[in-house]
Amino acid sequence: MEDNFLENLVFLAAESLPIGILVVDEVGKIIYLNKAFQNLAGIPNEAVKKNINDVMEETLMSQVLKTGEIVTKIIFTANGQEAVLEERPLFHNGKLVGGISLLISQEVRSIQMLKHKLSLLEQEIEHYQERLAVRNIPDKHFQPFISNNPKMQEVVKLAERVAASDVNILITGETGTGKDLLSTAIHHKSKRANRPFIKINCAAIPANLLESELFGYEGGAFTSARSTGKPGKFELAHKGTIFLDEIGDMPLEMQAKILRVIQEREFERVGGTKPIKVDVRIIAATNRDLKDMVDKKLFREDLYFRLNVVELHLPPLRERREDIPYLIRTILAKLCHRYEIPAPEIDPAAFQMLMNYDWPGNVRELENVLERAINLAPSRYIGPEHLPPALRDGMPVGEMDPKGLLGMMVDNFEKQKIIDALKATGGNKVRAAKMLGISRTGLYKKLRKYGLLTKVYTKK
Ligand SMILES: Nc1ncnc2c1ncn2[C@@H]1O[C@H](COP(=O)(O)OP(=O)(O)OP(=O)(O)O)[C@@H](O)[C@H]1O
Repeated sequence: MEDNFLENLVFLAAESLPIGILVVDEVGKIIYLNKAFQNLAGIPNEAVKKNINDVMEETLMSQVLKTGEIVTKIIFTANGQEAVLEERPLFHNGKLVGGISLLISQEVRSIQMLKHKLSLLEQEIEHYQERLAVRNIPDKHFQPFISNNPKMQEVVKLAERVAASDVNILITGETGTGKDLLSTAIHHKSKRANRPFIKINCAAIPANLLESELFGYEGGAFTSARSTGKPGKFELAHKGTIFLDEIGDMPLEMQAKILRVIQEREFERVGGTKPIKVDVRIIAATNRDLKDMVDKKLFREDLYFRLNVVELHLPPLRERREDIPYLIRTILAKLCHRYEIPAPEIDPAAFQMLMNYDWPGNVRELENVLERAINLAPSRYIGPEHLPPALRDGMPVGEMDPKGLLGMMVDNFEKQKIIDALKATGGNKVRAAKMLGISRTGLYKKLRKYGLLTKVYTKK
């Protein structure tokens, strides 16, 4: 009973396979052939008990039975398609007792090939995931914060330590000190790194729109609302991190709503009644003195303590001047990569000015000053004349402009004329040189001098 059942099961399985199966005994007499073999080879079931050589021209079964070796060849099926015929010996207790022919159609082969390709792709994905994991090594994220300043080093150490936990963080510091950059680094080092990182600048959004931006709205919540409704930033940040920039500018009533999200982990959309559960980590930032705002009742004390579980204070640039050389190098490298130009040299006098300046706009201001300088500097050289007047103030006149103001004006004029000519000719250098009345080699020299060689121009 049991044996019969198993036999029937094996038979059923063989019949339902998309691969043709034919079994012969030790002299080549067909014992069994499944439906797929009958269809593919065009051999009826009546072939059973006949010798395989009598019903199938392409078979090499005699050779298999003689040598005990597997043979494979491509044949054409009954409907003219290519198929693989694989014939194998069957052994029992070490003795050859028969053979099996497998007929695999193109269709099945292509599925197998797809499976193979899929597994290759999976391997490739794995490979890239590993490479990504390497790229995401924690320290890389904090690279912009490499610092020689003890206070800054403390902050970075603390940031790295708390990044992995889920605590809310308050980043304080003057404008342009890198609060946004630090929040991004923390998110990418946290266990939420593969989840959304949603930023919102509370000061940039009008108070009446802030609630729907943060919490979304239901369809028809107000006249101009989309009929389908819209998720807010908190919903979008589910399982990830939300960065509330300029939190000090958040109106008091909105502060109460943020507090509720932190305490109860839920909120309602504008015009909605159904509470929505969220799991978000909050990183807030401000350049205002929140403690003072709390004292003046402009910021909720309870929210302040909820956000300020860990405070990371980024010192202003003037208090860590020792970082300026490193920042100049990294920012110039970034800018030159963007503009596709070689890194310029900095004149010692210009460098001194960069070191002495007070940087009220901090790293952002330094970035702007350097970007302006490489655009003004006609060659691979940044001199005092390429820095804004604010930085040059107080410098003795003689030292101020070693290259000469006239030379700078001439260079700038020449550079502009070359750009105009290239624009007018759609980037055609031969025609541009003609227009300017100089040789092609001369033009190339000047293009190199002004860092214009790799720029693309389209006709005006
Ligand atoms: N350590 C650093 N290394 C390189 N670039 C930096 C560094 N810190 C800040 N920057 C750059 O300075 C600019 C300002 O940084 P960021 O926007 O993070 O400052 P912020 O404190 O958030 O400013 P704000 O308060 O005005 O929003 C950015 O372009 C950033 O890339």
